[in-house]
Order: sequence, then structure tokens, then C-alpha cells
Amino acid sequence: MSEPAAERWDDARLAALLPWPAPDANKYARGALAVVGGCARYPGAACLAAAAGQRAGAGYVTVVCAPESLAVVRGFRPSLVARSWEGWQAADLPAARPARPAAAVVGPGLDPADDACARLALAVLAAAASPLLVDGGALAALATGEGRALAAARAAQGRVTVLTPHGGEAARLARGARIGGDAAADPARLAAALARAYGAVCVLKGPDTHVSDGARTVLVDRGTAALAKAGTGDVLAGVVGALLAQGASLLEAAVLGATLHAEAGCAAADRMTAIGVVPEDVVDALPEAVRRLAAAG
Ligand SMILES: NC(=O)C1=CN([C@@H]2O[C@H](COP(=O)(O)OP(=O)(O)OC[C@H]3O[C@@H](n4cnc5c(N)ncnc54)[C@H](O)[C@@H]3O)[C@@H](O)[C@H]2O)[C@@H](O)CC1
Ligand SMILES: Nc1ncnc2c1ncn2[C@@H]1O[C@H](COP(=O)(O)OP(=O)(O)O)[C@@H](O)[C@H]1O
Repeated sequence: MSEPAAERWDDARLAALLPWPAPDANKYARGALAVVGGCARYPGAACLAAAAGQRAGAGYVTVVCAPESLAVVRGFRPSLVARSWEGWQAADLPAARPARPAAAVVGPGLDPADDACARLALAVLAAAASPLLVDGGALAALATGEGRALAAARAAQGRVTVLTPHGGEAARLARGARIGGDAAADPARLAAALARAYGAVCVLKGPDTHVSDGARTVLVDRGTAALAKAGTGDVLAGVVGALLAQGASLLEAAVLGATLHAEAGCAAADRMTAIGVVPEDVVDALPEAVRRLAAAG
């Protein structure tokens, strides 16, 4: 099947999507974001996603993590609300309601090789009624037979999902769905095929990022190799999750989020050099990325 050429969205269109708060906004109206991740081995990934979610505008960010990770999350940023996943039910995730939008991110810092992490990811896929972004270790669970059945059930129920694989995770998702395609050879085609196979919007990350809903594909190619450092994908998950939590549509949240992430990488490199940027710098550069996009639009 031949795919339509990838679109590019101009700055004016992207700037119009920025989620400026209304004068009478409160923290709930600005969107609740729950980040489910951060096992004992990877607490930092959940910290990065959650901090990025705050910088991208979400009004109330919660981290649901391993009990061993609680102290790390709280120490990293006291404004995050952290709770243990022991005794927690995925049904406790905030549901989007009128004037109280919400979204969830599952996967940053879930170990793809750990059974308990896989069960948690599958429980979130089954229960999350609000928009759900699936990243990191949760993508391994999604690629299983049970994960694919849950993705199909979510789509049938009208529940919306965004996937943010890197090349290795995309290959695993493609194998699970028995679709061909190679991220290196034809990323636009693979992003579209994964979107269709999983009933989701797919953000296929790489030096260029391709965002597809299966029918339309948008190219985001304004990033920098400064972003090639462990943990920047967790930052992207938090940014897109926050835009979903503020009520953006799936494709718009994914394209605007990938753009702000790329622009924040460039702004961080301007300050820290492309050698020295760390993911925390990308989080801190998100306001500059917003300013640059608003000025360009
Ligand atoms: N500070 C932290 O706590 C960090 C935790 N992280 C977490 O670590 C867990 C495992 O994620 P990883 O991505 O490290 O898993 P892996 O590094 O195990 O990647 C899975 C597979 O994909 C391949 N791969 C990785 N990046 C690729 C790319 N860009 N293109 C093609 N193939 C690629 C790898 O070779 C491997 O075979 C996730 O939950 C993630 O959120 C990472 O994001 C790094 C930072
Ligand atoms: N050379 C590059 N140029 C532009 N962006 C890049 C480059 N390398 C990586 N990135 C971006 O950095 C992020 C890396 O995400 P990922 O591989 O998931 O890292 P991690 O899992 O360690 O957080 C993605 O958003 C990707 O698009």
C-alpha cells in the first residue's frame, strides 16, 4: 500500500495549539496527568516524564511508582504527588470530565523484562478511560498477544492511545503485530502501519520523528543530536502526556509535543553545547521552546 507523503506543520499552526491557561484556570482545569512508571531500577525515567509534564503545562501531576522509588521522586521535585503502586488499582486513574481533563502516561522506567511491570502496564491499558500514552517498558507488554487484544478493545470502546516507540521498540511492536517495515529504511511507512495495527497515534522517534494516525503522517525534523542521550524519550512522553491532559486531540498533542521537545533540545544545546546537554536541561528548556514557537507563529 502506498502511503501519502508526510506533512509538515508550520509554526503558525503549531503556535495556535499552545495551551495558554485561561485567566480563571485552576490546577484541575489545566489537566491531571498520571505517570505510571519508575520501577526500583529506573526511578529517574518517571521523574523526567513527570517534570516535563509540569513544564508542558499540566496542572496536577502524579507519579505512581515502585515503593523503592518514592523517595527519589519526592526528592527530585517536591511539587510532584508521588504514590506507591502497591495497593494501587489502575481503576484509580483520573477520568477526564467536563472542565477537568486528564490523561495518563504508562511506561517510563518500567522494566521491559520484568513480569510485574508487564502486568501493571496491561492493567493500565485495560482500565485507563482517559487518553493514554504508552512508552518505554510498557511497549513490550503492548506487543504481546494480550497487549494487542487490549489495544483493540480500547479502540473499539473509543478510548484513545498514543505510542512513542524508538526504533528498537518499534521493531518489537512490528513483530508482535506481524507487520513488515524497518524504522531505518522507511520510518513514515512504519509509523503509519503501527498506528493502524494498534489503533493508536504512533510517534516513531529518531533523528527525525514521524507522527501518524494511520491515515496522515506528520514529519518533525527540527531536533538535534544533543537529544541522543538516555532519558530524553522519557521527557517527550511527559510533554505529549501533558498536552493530552490539557485536552489536545491525539495528533495535535503528538505533533506539538514532538516539536516542543525538539525545540527544547536546540535551546538546551545553545546553552549547554550539543555535547553537554542532559535530559534535565531539556525539561528546563521547555519554556524557552514555548517562547520560540510563540514568537515564530
Ligand atoms: N534514567 C532512567 O531511569 C532511564 C530509564 N530508561 C527506561 O529504561 C527502560 C528501558 O528502555 P531502553 O530504551 O533503555 O531499552 P533498551 O535500551 O533495552 O532498548 C530496547 C531495544 O531497543 C534497541 N534500541 C534502543 N534505542 C534504539 C533506537 N533509538 N533505535 C533502534 N533501536 C534501539 C536496543 O538496542 C534494545 O535492543 C524504559 O522503561 C525507559 O523508560 C531509559 O529511558 C533511560 C533513562
Ligand atoms: N540524532 C538525533 N537527532 C534528533 N533527535 C534525536 C536524535 N537522537 C535521538 N533523538 C530524540 O531523542 C529522544 C530519544 O528517545 P529514546 O530513544 O526513547 O530515549 P530514552 O529511552 O533513553 O529516553 C527521541 O525523542 C528522539 O527523537
